[in-house]
Amino acid sequence: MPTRHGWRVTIRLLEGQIPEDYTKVSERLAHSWRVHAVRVSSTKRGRVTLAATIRDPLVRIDQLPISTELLKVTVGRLETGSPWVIDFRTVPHWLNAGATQSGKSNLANALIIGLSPQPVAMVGFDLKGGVEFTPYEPRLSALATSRTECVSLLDDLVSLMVDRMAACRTAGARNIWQLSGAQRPVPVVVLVDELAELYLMADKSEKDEIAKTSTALLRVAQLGRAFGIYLFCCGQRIGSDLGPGVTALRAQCSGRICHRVNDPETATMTLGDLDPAALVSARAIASETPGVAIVAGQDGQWYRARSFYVSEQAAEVATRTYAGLTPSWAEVMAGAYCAELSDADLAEFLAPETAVLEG
Ligand SMILES: Nc1ncnc2c1ncn2[C@@H]1O[C@H](COP(=O)(O)OP(=O)(O)OP(=O)(O)O)[C@@H](O)[C@H]1O
Repeated sequence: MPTRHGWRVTIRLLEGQIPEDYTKVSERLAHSWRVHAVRVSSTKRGRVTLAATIRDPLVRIDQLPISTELLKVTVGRLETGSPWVIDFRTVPHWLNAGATQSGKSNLANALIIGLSPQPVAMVGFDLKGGVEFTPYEPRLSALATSRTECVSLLDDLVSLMVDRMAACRTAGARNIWQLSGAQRPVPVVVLVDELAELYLMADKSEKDEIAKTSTALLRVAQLGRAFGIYLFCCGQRIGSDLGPGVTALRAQCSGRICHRVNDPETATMTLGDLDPAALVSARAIASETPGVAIVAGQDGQWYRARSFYVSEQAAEVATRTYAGLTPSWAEVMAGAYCAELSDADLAEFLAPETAVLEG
């Protein structure tokens, strides 16, 4: 079957064969077929599909499309030519790993642009002194840039979750999406820049605060999904040496994105429980292609993907353009409601705003 970037062939397995027999030789197949890559998948027992891509389709990716569905943002393109979508309602928590200059912030920018016109609250944790997120403050409901602020913001998030839990229990709902529109609280997307900074101890006096941060973040990850609190955590290094909190947090983040990394441990921590070929592919990402990443999530498969190029200026413009949609943190804590919108209504709601941005 010809595809947009190559072809696909489905093969019936012989007695005793398994898909891994093909995965093991996919690199050899790519060389003998003289193509960029061969990916193996198996969606039906007894069959494997080999997808060949002739040339790397991720060489140049631009033009971020407008996102019109609630909590869903198209951030780039997969190697298959399909859109790369981050949908918090399907996969609530994400780890975004990558060495310096690998494209982590670019991806966060794409996400911020996509979420800015939506009726959601965004909050930032930026222990790099706020240099990454301060420019986006007009669209952030809260921003923590010091350890004390992080502890206090996480405390707020935990108590927000507890309030929402009580509201759901009273209404007999399992999650906020089962509440009626007028009762449904605004979804909160939590953006963390440099996860390691939250766990690293400069001196012993920080021990208690770090322990509190770690516990609160883990609670948000464990229970946030049902109560409309979603995580997007970026980090250069995600290793078990940062403490048990990181390993536990990782287990809660089913969305995994691994850009080019410097140490194999970060790749293993990010993608370790996937197919070993994903790790090999992550290690092969070249520094000349920032934004290329191995992505796992929505459908349980892994893909090579690249984010759309998004300048910091474009993200700043979006955050200023939609500053009027930012609920204050006090409003969110007081139970600000998500406008009574279905996804279809939301698409309509976004249309005029979209025209402004395009104009
Ligand atoms: N998808 C992409 N396409 C083209 N260029 C990109 C892409 N993603 C990132 N870049 C470029 O690569 C460079 C590094 O990107 P970015 O700042 O996002 O990396 P980073 O991982 O956040 O680095 P740091 O940890 O140092 O902040 C930037 O100049 C950016 O413009």
